[in-house]
Amino acid sequence: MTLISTRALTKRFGKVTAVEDLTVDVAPGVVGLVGANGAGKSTLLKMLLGLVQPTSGSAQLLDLDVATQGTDIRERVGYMPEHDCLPPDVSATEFVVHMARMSGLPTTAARERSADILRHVGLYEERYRPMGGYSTGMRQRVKLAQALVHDPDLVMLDEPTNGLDPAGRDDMLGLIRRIGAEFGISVLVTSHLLGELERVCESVVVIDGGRLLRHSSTVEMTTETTALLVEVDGEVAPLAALLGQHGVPTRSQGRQLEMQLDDDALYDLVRDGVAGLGLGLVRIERRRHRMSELFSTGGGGRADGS
Ligand SMILES: Nc1ncnc2c1ncn2[C@@H]1O[C@H](COP(=O)(O)OP(=O)(O)OP(=O)(O)O)[C@@H](O)[C@H]1O
Repeated sequence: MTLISTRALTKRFGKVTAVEDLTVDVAPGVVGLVGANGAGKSTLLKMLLGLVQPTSGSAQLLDLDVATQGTDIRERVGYMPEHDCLPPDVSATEFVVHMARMSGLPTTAARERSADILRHVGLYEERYRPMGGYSTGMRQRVKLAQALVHDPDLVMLDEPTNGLDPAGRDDMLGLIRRIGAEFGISVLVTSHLLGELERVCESVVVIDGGRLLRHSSTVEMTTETTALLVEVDGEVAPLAALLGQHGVPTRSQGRQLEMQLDDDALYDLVRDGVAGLGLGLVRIERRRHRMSELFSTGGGGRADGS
């Protein structure tokens, strides 16, 4: 079974392209989806859930078609939304039992299962209190519990560590790792921080501006790789587009482009591209670093050295 399979998946909202020409195949397991704010993560999740229709292209989740089998998908998937969605005057127990019953469990089973799940996510006596008085960490746990209560094959967690302090983040990441290991459920978790996903995910999909930047196992991600840094004396966007057409993802910063160097033929491609676009080549150099540094978001200034 493939967990996620997309082909040229694209979503536009008017002039904004949230997801662009995304083609990726992801195996089951704990999978990270990384991108800066606005990179298109939430839109991708909603398309995979069958809640938002793609503008073009296709996608399958758990081998089900998102365009036509959204209901089947949502029966087998749990979803933890990014934003707060908990009624303040209801207790965690009442809420999770309600969500379990909504997904079709009979009353007794819903109660038992809710108690188990709430304990599993680390909510004990406080689960009987109204959620309005909960900390962010407690609310995130309730959101996680409601995503798991109907025993899905996959849970999608949208920015589950958002708003948590470092200790809260560690707890949440530990929980995510345990969901994968102990329940045997696949997890798709989003974050704008690659570093924290590396710790819990078996593979990571990186998107930038709605486009696929990289999909690889976290083992590969943390190995040293060679990158090529190219600086030109004009606009880098046409060069990035040209390299993209040749299957080379890039990351731009000002007049610089960074890309992974797997093959020395890339030098020729860059030189020909720069010349063809009438640009001047200011600098082309190779450097070694970890994938996670190459794709760390919002780094700023790093490329200015030397
Ligand atoms: N319903 C919508 N209507 C118009 N534009 C939208 C809509 N939903 C998303 N967008 C735009 O699409 C782009 C991608 O948004 P998306 O929420 O998918 O990103 P994200 O990576 O999840 O970011 P964040 O972590 O900030 O939620 C953004 O530019 C956003 O403004």
